[in-house]
Amino acid sequence: MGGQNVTEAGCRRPTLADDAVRRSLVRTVVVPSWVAVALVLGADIVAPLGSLSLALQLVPLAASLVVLGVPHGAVDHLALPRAAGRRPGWRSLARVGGLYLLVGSAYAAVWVVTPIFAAVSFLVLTWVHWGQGDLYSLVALVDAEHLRSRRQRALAVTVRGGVPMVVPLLAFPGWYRRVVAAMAAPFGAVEIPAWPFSPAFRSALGIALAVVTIAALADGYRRTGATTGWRIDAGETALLWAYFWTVPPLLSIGVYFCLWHSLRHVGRLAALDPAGAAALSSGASVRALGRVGRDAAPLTVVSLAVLAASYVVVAPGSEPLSSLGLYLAFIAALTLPHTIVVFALDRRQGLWNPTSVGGGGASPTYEVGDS
Ligand SMILES: CC1=C(/C=C/C(C)=C/C=C/C(C)=C/C=O)C(C)(C)CCC1
Ligand SMILES: [Fe+2]
Repeated sequence: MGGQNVTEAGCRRPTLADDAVRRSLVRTVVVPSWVAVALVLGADIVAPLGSLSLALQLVPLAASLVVLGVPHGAVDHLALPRAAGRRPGWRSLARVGGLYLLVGSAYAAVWVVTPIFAAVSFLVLTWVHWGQGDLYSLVALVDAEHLRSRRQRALAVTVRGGVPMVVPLLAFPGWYRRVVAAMAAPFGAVEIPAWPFSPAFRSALGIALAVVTIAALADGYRRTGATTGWRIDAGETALLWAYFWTVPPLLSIGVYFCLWHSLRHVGRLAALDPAGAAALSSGASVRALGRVGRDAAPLTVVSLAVLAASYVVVAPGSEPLSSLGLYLAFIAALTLPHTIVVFALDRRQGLWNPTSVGGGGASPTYEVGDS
């Protein structure tokens, strides 16, 4: 994967400014996310995890309050200045804080006024956001040369975000319905409609996602053949389909959120921090990720205080699913501004401009020969 910058056809390959950082990120965040998901899938095949108690199935989602999940967004104020090669200051904190306050509270208001619409829009938002997270990993970390145009990249976002949001609906409609109802319930939701959970709708959605998945991979294969990047894309996509199809969704979403999406994003942020990038390239990857954790600590504490206050105000029921519903509504209010920041970061790093793509360094930098 690493090292070579020129393809046989003479095109420049996407490569991070510092290839050692990229290789280190592959080892530190990409491979561990495969291992985590494959282990949970393997465990479920050997001994179905659906028989675990609800409390145990909720452990990864509960852990996301303090480990990787909430903290991965609590560094948003540092990301853009660092990507521009500037030292973050009070101005970026005020700007990003203002964005969170404005957009987050507007979305919270939507949640109170129209909870079902809010819950469904959150599923769509997560689709986009988790897809954009994987696009970074594909393009900047694993040399996905087959994603050469904006259209192909948009398709990759559609597939990668679609799998976690759609496949659990195909395989576990009952749980899906319960969780969506729990998300809407704290704000006095009415009845959740039954049609999205019907076999007809689920089959149509599942077939559509399968067709888009195959079309996206086939299109990439036509462009470049089975390069390492294409094989990783195909392998990850197949792994995620199998994982979300098989593992009960509270568990699968919780593990994916912490150890796939958030871990990869924390790696991306570590590479933006000059000292983090230095630590990554010298093999001190735990130190690099630890720095992000330290940077994230203050705003993680602030987020948890706001969440605690919203528990007091909204007072959800005492069952675990009611608490989960409020937690997810709270994450939604954070995810909308977070997605806006990550889009700005994607643009800054050239993810939507395939002819000059920046990777993970403070002065980003690579070029791809477009087709
Ligand atoms: C828990 C759960 C669901 C929804 C989870 C969502 C929507 C999580 C979003 C998390 C985000 C956006 C984190 C930030 O990056 C589903 C799919 C209804 C299936 C049942 C279990
Ligand atoms: Fe995120």
